[in-house]
Amino acid sequence: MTEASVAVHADPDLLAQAVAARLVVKLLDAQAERGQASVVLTGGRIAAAVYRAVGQLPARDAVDWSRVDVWWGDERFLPAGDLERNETQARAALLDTVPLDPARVHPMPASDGPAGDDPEAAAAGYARELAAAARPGNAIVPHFDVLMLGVGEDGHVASVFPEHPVHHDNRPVSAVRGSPKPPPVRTTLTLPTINTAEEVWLIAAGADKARAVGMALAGAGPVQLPAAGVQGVSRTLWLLDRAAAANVPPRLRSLR
Ligand SMILES: O=C(O)[C@H](O)[C@@H](O)[C@H](O)[C@H](O)COP(=O)(O)O
Repeated sequence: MTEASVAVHADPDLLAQAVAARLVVKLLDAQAERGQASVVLTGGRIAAAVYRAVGQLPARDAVDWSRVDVWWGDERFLPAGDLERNETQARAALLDTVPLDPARVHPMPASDGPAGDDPEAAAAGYARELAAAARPGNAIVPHFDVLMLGVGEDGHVASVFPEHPVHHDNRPVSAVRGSPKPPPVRTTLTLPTINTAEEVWLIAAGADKARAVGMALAGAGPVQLPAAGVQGVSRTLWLLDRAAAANVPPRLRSLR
């Protein structure tokens, strides 16, 4: 079990800047070690702020973006280009401003894509794409250097919601209907797939996240509070602003 570590920053803007700096360093380190890097993106406001901050960092140009693999942890099941899609937001905030290799960018299927308007088929298709890129000896997913997650007020991560049937889906990618956070239909990596990542970063800002963050770090159950079930292979890092960290046990926080 990797013990979670926590970094707290004064406000959402500084948090986004700090996470952006961490992400650039993480990509650089991965490329120095492996010749390539892989990141799993998520959606939401603080994630978009991080992507924008990466785009504004001069050091971003030190990354060989042509050797970065981009995956998604979840996606809203909407037509391609829909402004509410996590892919659309990530492209606008960062991906379309750096020289990525399009073949290494793997968005989750859109509702008007080859899988058609069937989220189950879309989830199965993404699972096949993950398996096709899987590392030797691992049948289902490639190596993820860092997997980023936002945290919902209810403790959801990606599109894994509390007390939702998705918890009982033992496939790597699941179709989510009845999402309590609109839009109602999504696709998501399941928690076991999320937890294959080398490092998982949970990023949260705002007082409305303090309860979920505090409960997750106090050991709540993953079905009731999915963020509590997140654990990276070598690192689980909570990246918070002061408001979201209000209930973090003092022994866990390193205040910035
Ligand atoms: O599709 C989504 O909305 C995200 O994947 C979701 O998991 C998000 O990261 C959290 O809800 C936090 O969102 P905020 O950072 O906007 O609060």
